[in-house]
Amino acid sequence: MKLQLALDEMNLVDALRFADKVAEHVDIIEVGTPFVMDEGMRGVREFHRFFPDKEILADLKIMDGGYLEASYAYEAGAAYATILGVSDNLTIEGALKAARDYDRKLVVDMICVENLPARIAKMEEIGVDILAVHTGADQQAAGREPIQDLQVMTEHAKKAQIAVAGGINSKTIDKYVALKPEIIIVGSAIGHADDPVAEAKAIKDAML
Ligand SMILES: O=C(CO)[C@H](O)[C@H](O)COP(=O)(O)O
Repeated sequence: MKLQLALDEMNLVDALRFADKVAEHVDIIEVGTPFVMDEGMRGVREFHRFFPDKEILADLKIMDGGYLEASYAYEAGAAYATILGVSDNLTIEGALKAARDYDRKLVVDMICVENLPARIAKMEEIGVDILAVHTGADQQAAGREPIQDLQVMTEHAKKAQIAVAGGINSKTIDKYVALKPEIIIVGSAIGHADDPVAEAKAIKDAML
């Protein structure tokens, strides 16, 4: 089980310094969507350069132009790029072709997918690598969490690896670990912690 650290709100220099502090407890470093909007692929390139032993994920949340946009992430050194599950199937097939051409992985973010079982089946038919259950920041602010969607995902996904994100922290980690996703994604709990190293360690220790 891998811990993915999501870096969403920092500038490049602060994010590199922050990641360096917690890196020993983290398997995948996510260059988050706001970060990518702010820095572009420079953020992905710099993280790949500074952390050659970590896998880098570019959280592009692609919605169109699947092949081209995913290629930007893989060219920059990302091991993973993300695409939205609500995208057209053609867009997902294009991004998956880029993943195959670069020998990297495609993560389908299932945020706002209404019929999860049907979309999971279609994504597996297309052959995507990883399906990510995701309760977004705005949904979290309305009191939602990803545990029920993760239960649906674990019941229906037959081939794809499973990731989960959405406000997970050291107090809630155990119920997510119990459902055995391959990847647990944590952003604000580590990023906003008084002691980020202790929070990252507590979360990673719960996964071992
Ligand atoms: O993709 C994201 C927001 O769109 C976040 O990176 C992801 O949800 C993890 O952050 P948090 O743990 O704060 O929810």
